[in-house]
Amino acid sequence: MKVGFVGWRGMVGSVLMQRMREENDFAVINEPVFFTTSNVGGKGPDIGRDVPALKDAKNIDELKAMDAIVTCQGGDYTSDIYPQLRAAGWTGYWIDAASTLRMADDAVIVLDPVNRNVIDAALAKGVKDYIGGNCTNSIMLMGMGGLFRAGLVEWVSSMTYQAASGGGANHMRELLKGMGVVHAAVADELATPSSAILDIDRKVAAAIREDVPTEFFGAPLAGGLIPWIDKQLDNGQSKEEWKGQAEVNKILGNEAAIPVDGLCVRIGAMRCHSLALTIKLKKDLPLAEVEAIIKSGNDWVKWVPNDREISVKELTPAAITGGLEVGVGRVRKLNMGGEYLSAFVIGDQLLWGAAEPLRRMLRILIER
Ligand SMILES: NC(=O)C1=CN([C@@H]2O[C@H](COP(=O)(O)OP(=O)(O)OC[C@H]3O[C@@H](n4cnc5c(N)ncnc54)[C@H](OP(=O)(O)O)[C@@H]3O)[C@@H](O)[C@H]2O)C=CC1
Ligand SMILES: N[C@@H](CC(=O)OP(=O)(O)O)C(=O)O
Repeated sequence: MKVGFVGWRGMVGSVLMQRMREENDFAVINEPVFFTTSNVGGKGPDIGRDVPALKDAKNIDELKAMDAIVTCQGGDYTSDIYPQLRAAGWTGYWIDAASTLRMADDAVIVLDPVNRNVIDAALAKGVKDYIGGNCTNSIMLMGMGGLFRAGLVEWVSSMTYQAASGGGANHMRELLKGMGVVHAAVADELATPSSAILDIDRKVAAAIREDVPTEFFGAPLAGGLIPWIDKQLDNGQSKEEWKGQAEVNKILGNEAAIPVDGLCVRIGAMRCHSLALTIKLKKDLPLAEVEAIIKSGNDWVKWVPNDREISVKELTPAAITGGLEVGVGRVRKLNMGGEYLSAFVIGDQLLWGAAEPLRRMLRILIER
């Protein structure tokens, strides 16, 4: 197979390359071809063997020669190039991290540990477009897929805590710069144990209001949070909130939509997204049964017992970041009644939230 890679040096693309090297995926790709929008003729990534010089990611003829294209280049690139390629008669497989095509009728949102049946049915039907899901939704389904698969979920309210990486590399840098600004504002006082905490607090508040950089997030994130992610819709939802119900039901291939809604909030974590869920079950099940069903979801569910000491150690960005495990904990029945469940789900949004479903989809294509 001739596989073209576009967007491989961006943040999602770099994580994809890293994972493909770790899993030795390049060994099963006859001809990997790397494209660029900025450095035609330059050197491709290190994949353990020679690769041709970088090709022009906007050259439709070069792209047309590929059996499959994997792109992490972004939505603008997809909007520009994908229609041109199809109009030129290209019938290859398009695997994409961007949201542009997700809700298209003839596209599948890929998350194979959860919807391998949907993917296989689409492949059999000749569907050619396979798109990675929104990071928050993919993480929620990797954690709670077992309950959905068992048909037990009546609705989900999802309150999210989303990391800076969801915005891209520049957003991560801005968060870190902001943390530095906040610290610098009170470095002397912190070095002096006798300094008054209210003086420190006043200086920190002023630094957050006036000095923390806001170029990329549009508001100070260091030492704070931002209660809005993505565009504003007419119904009052943010676009990120809208994606919840739309994508979750599409991923699962549901005929009747399960309501999913809540608020999406940006917090100062680097690359772990978390969700605090309220789930209405269709019936009142014993907690032990709920636990068994959640654990059976897939091999990456990391069950964390609802215990203080274990939760604060295991169910945090510090514990989860950089790995494929999706933490699921704080599962208990709520005061509202036996069908009402709480859960906290946390995952690395650059792995299951972005690169990993694409990597695995490519592998499915190659091995079929
Ligand atoms: N960030 C996320 O969490 C998620 C992102 N996605 C989607 O993935 C797509 C890509 O996102 P992301 O990887 O964050 O985007 P990036 O901005 O990190 O990378 C996109 C492209 O920007 C170019 N680029 C310009 N300057 C640099 C630089 N200094 N370092 C690296 N690349 C640079 C590269 O193209 P070139 O080499 O051609 O110059 C690169 O492929 C988006 O559509 C996004 O919606 C999907 C799920 C999650
Ligand atoms: N919007 C997500 C990241 C992302 O890229 O989402 P999508 O692929 O749905 O545009 C976030 O900011 O955390």
